[in-house]
Amino acid sequence: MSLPENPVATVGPVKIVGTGLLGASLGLALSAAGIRVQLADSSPSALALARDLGAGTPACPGGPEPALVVVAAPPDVTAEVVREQLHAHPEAVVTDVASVKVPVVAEIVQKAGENAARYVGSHPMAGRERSGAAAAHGDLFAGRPWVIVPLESSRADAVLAVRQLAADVGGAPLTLGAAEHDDAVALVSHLPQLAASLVASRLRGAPESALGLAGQGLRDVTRIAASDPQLWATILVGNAGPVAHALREMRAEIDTVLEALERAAADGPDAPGSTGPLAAVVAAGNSGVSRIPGKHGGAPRRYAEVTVLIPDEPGALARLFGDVGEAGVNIEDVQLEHSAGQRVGLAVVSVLPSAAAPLEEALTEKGWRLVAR
Ligand SMILES: NC(=O)c1ccc[n+]([C@@H]2O[C@H](COP(=O)([O-])OP(=O)(O)OC[C@H]3O[C@@H](n4cnc5c(N)ncnc54)[C@H](O)[C@@H]3O)[C@@H](O)[C@H]2O)c1
Ligand SMILES: O=C(O)C(=O)C[C@]1(C(=O)O)C=C[C@@H](O)C=C1
Repeated sequence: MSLPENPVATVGPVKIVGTGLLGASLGLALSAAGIRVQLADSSPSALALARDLGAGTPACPGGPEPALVVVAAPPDVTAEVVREQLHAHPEAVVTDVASVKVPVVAEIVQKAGENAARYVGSHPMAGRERSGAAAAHGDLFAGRPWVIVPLESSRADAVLAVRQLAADVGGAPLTLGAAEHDDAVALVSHLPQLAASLVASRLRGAPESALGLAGQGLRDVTRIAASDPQLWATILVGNAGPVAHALREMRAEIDTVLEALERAAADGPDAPGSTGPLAAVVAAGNSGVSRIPGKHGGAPRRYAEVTVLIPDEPGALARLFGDVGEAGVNIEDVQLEHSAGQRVGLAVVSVLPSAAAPLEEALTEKGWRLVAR
């Protein structure tokens, strides 16, 4: 007897309510694993797009009952939709993927009655700065932590079903309490979003000449500033207390930096008490960043990046893609970077880590200039 290549434990059909970035990505991942996926969304066009992209088929009344329902709607409506789904599917386990857990869990405990035993909260720490099914990826969850937040009353089989779901789409399940989760994401997700938005907001009135100098540092710090304002406002008000706490601590550090800069601006760069605090804040950042898993020697990244200098001329990208194809390497993702007015750009080609070295060799042989980063 031959076993399937990637056996999955999740029992379908799985119904996904909310078919935007998260819902459609999950639908793509589950469909690829051979699990039947039913889709629902309050927006008919969002539903149609997810269906057309291959995330599943629209749920229809009288169809097979789902074994598991995943609510992937915005946080402010999540608890209500979870309760509706618990009621509509009395045998199903129901979970959600909202970025905040305390308000969702509190409403379900308060209002779902006995049905709450079939509910388990969750939150995949995977996402993008773009919303909607058009930005969805079947491998969005691969290698990412997926937080499982059981209620005290959650049934053991319900918790197991949600853990299996996370693992079957490549996530790494871990269990946290709702408050512990919300404190953690205030620091590692919600504060970074605000910091990126605040830095990018400073650029609104910047002269073109300044923006033309933008380098990779600015791009690194501001990628998530392109995120959906409405979704993020909902996330931030849902986790207001912990985010305010994290932001207040950051404000204290900003005040220290300001005092040092004002001293230097008034009395010159050698003014006593100006250099020390500035070096201290950069050093504190060094020790913080070194603790992020996956950075500077932590866990390996999902893809390796090969960065190639490309002339700004017709056909250059097509030639590069052709040469990558000839080297027998699949492009997992690609990003283009170029500065205004420059005659060259950078193509950052993401490939499986094992393919990076052979690709670099093949491209060098073909005359491409590679950039070490
Ligand atoms: N974007 C991220 O990076 C990310 C990461 C992890 C978790 N999350 C969480 O996942 C959830 C979905 O986020 P997203 O980024 O996919 O948003 P999205 O805007 O891409 O998709 C949300 C979808 O929910 C639908 N929807 C809204 N109200 C609904 C309702 N009452 N019933 C059914 N469908 C409804 C919308 O029409 C939309 O298609 C949110 O709770 C968010 O906090 C987001
Ligand atoms: O990588 C991104 O674009 C994200 O913002 C993903 C991210 C995060 O902060 O890590 C954002 C919000 C979610 O709740 C989970 C994941």
